[in-house]
Amino acid sequence: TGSSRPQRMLKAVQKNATKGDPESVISAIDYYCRHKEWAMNVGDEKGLILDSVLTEVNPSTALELGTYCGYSTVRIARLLSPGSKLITVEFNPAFAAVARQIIAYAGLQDKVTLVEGPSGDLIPKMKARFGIKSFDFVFLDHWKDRYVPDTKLLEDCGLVSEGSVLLADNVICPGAPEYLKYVRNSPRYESRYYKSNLEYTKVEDGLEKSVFLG
Ligand SMILES: O=C(NCCO)c1cc(-c2ccc(F)cc2)cc(O)c1O
Ligand SMILES: [Mg+2]
Repeated sequence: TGSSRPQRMLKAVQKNATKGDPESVISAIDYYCRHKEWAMNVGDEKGLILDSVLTEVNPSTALELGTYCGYSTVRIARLLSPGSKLITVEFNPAFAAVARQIIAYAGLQDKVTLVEGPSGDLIPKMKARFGIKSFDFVFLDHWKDRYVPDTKLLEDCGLVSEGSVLLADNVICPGAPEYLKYVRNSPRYESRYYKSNLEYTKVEDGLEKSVFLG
């Protein structure tokens, strides 16, 4: 049997990036996915929006739902202040195995805790397992039909507080219509849409930033 797309992406990082240099890891993945083989990373265009929102929030504790190969994990972790932490959740063990290696190659393993399993089961255990009071920043990039249930779970578990920022990928493509309705109609969120394009394509996509009002 042959290699998988995530394994080929890892090979491209090991071949073209410099160990311990997150920028070179990001560039190597973007080059590979734009010129060799498309993959569902948030990508360079939406990645700049992610960078700017992250820099504005400057979170002490951040959560990512949907690690995939760790591209956005590296984008987020490279911008965290010293002592800040990122927890990233991945359901698919094969994705998680590649992500661990890409995060380590970037030298960011000390800032990142990758947890394998279903987000719906793991979110209620976050406080006990990791001593999290609440997340300042949440990047939603996992199964699109999990955005609403997991947002409700974060609220019910007291894992978001006044000022917490949720940033959701793919609200147009593949789309998360129920999530857009939820955050845009709820009095508990102040939402804004950042128009962009689906990673490495000219197809429209965007990020929705929602501030929890408490
Ligand atoms: O399913 C996604 N993520 C959760 C699984 O890890 C996902 C899918 C796509 C995508 C795929 C196929 C297509 F034709 C268009 C978009 C894009 C993304 O950014 C994504 O995050
Ligand atoms: Mg995505």
